[in-house]
Amino acid sequence: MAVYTELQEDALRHFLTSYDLGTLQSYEGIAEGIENSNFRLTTTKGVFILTLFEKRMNPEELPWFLGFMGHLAQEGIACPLPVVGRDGEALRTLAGRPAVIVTFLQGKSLTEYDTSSCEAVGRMMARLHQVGQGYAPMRRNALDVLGWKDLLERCRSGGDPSLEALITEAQSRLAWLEEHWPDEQTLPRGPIHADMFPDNVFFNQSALSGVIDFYFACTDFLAYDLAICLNAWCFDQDMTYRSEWAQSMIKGYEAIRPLSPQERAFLPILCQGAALRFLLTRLYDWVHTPKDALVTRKDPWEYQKRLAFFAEQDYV
Ligand SMILES: Nc1ncnc2c1ncn2[C@@H]1O[C@H](COP(=O)(O)OP(=O)(O)O)[C@@H](O)[C@H]1O
Ligand SMILES: N[C@@H](CCOP(=O)(O)O)C(=O)O
Repeated sequence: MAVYTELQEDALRHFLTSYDLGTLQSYEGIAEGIENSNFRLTTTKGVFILTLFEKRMNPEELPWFLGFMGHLAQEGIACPLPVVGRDGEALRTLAGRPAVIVTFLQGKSLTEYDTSSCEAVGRMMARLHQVGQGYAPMRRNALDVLGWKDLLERCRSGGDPSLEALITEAQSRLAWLEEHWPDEQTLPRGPIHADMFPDNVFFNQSALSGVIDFYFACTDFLAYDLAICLNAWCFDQDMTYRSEWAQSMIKGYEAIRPLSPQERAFLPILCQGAALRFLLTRLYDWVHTPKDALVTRKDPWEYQKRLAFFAEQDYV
């Protein structure tokens, strides 16, 4: 489910008159995704993605995201390019929501991967970090250590013992991370994707063909982005850490942008932070999403296991 807002054909046809995208041939809602409403549009000029931004998105932040995607696409990263209308604007309003059309990327996300897909993700991420350095505007990561604390304070177990145990564990992991998290000046920073999960990376056959979903992107430690990917890509279905996948991802990354000794040293801590970040957003949604909502809640315990794993390692 990710069509929260209904879209009337007449309104869409009228909307498209602001663009040079030809005539609408068909459109359909896209089931995948959880944050916003997405539609696949086919016009006489090709296929495009229309996103209507839902309530969780602060419209004032949209220019930062669209500017970042535009910058990366111009620099050769295979990511969606926001399409501008005849007035030069990419961001407008449709069905009462902020709306944007972006280019369609070929390919599919992988359900099974291996060392070579992990290496490809590492390379692409390092290139993204390199060219991202040319994008000057900053966006604070709302899901940083302070943001984690705020999320956790707003989670209640409601008397459920398994949630109670998870919340207690998260509190003690957070307290540890608050003490050990690197200061801003310690590691190289810049714009990062911050949600480069397998569902956001497309492959055509075995070649990486694109990366989507930049709406958690922000300015943070570059190596933290890698730590997010090590969490998201390098565990089996049964939560076994696949060190050969992780080593391939790091190798791919370092083929383009070698990590500094400090980034290497902090990687295990950054991995713990990344695990806690996804544990907490999932926990928050678990607690706050009504049980009859159409959205499938993601499992926070998967990230409890990853966090426990990384907490036991002093290397990655
Ligand atoms: N530029 C794009 N090209 C091709 N497919 C896309 C593109 N953007 C989104 N999609 C499709 O829409 C789905 C949901 O997009 P996503 O950005 O993950 O949504 P959300 O932010 O709501 O989670 C993706 O899984 C993919 O199938
Ligand atoms: N990757 C996050 C959830 C964000 O969902 P997305 O569909 O916007 O990528 C998680 O797995 O918790």
